[in-house]
Amino acid sequence: MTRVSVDDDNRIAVLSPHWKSWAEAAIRQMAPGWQDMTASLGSLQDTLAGAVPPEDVVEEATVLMERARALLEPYEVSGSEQIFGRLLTSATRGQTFSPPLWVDRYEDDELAATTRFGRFHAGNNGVVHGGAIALMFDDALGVTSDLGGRERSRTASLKVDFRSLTPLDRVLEVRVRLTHLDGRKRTLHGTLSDGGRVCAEATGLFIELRPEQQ
Ligand SMILES: CCCCCCCCCCCCCCCC(=O)SCCNC(=O)CCNC(=O)[C@H](O)C(C)(C)COP(=O)(O)OP(=O)(O)OC[C@H]1O[C@@H](n2cnc3c(N)ncnc32)[C@H](O)[C@@H]1OP(=O)(O)O
Repeated sequence: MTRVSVDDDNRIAVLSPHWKSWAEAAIRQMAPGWQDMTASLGSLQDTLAGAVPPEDVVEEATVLMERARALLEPYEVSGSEQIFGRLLTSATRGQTFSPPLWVDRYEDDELAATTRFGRFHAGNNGVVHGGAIALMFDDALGVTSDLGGRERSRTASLKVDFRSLTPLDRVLEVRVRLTHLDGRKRTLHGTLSDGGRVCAEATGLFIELRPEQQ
């Protein structure tokens, strides 16, 4: 397997031409502090989800958040121009919706990475919400589906088996393999583990897009 690290240019070198130009267009538009800004938003989401502040703090935090929203609003662009989620060289992709994926190694048909879920992705009982786990798998399997210069694909089906509770605030291992290739159909299998314990497994069917579907 090839070793890569976060924000390593090697990571963009493995992208198919579509993903490469999609990511590069976003990187060209990005102000220098973008990654710090989205990291702050991620921390804010985790901190807010885990806090029980008094009334004055709620009021002040609301004013500050509204101020940030109003600052950004005049710069709204169309979906095809946005930066959020398009920084494929970064573990977070410059977004806070899905958890980060720190890629350790990859081959054309395999990915080894780590992830971590914060309080924002908590369900009940202080563990990770199942929907957040499915979200992480969709990303991890989707990335692996399009490795090796393969054409762009889209999730047709994603099945998740929850094997044991997934802890918050821990670095967890993600392994994905492309297990079957049949024309435009790609089947991928992924696991999410905490040490040796499997927390969840996923099987996904990704379909290579026809030119008119791009
Ligand atoms: C190191 C770093 C590298 C990074 C590198 C890349 C970076 C990358 C980052 C982004 C990573 C994000 C990853 C998120 C990805 C989404 O979340 S995508 C959003 C969610 N998905 C959707 O919205 C899809 C909606 N559905 C569709 O658009 C269409 O149904 C599809 C999936 C394109 C398929 O439609 P179609 O092309 O018309 O396919 P169709 O001809 O009907 O079927 C083709 C074959 O698939 C089968 N099939 C289709 N659907 C199904 C199904 N649900 N179940 C079973 N079989 C099915 C058909 O039976 C058929 O089989 P055959 O007859 O050929 O044997």
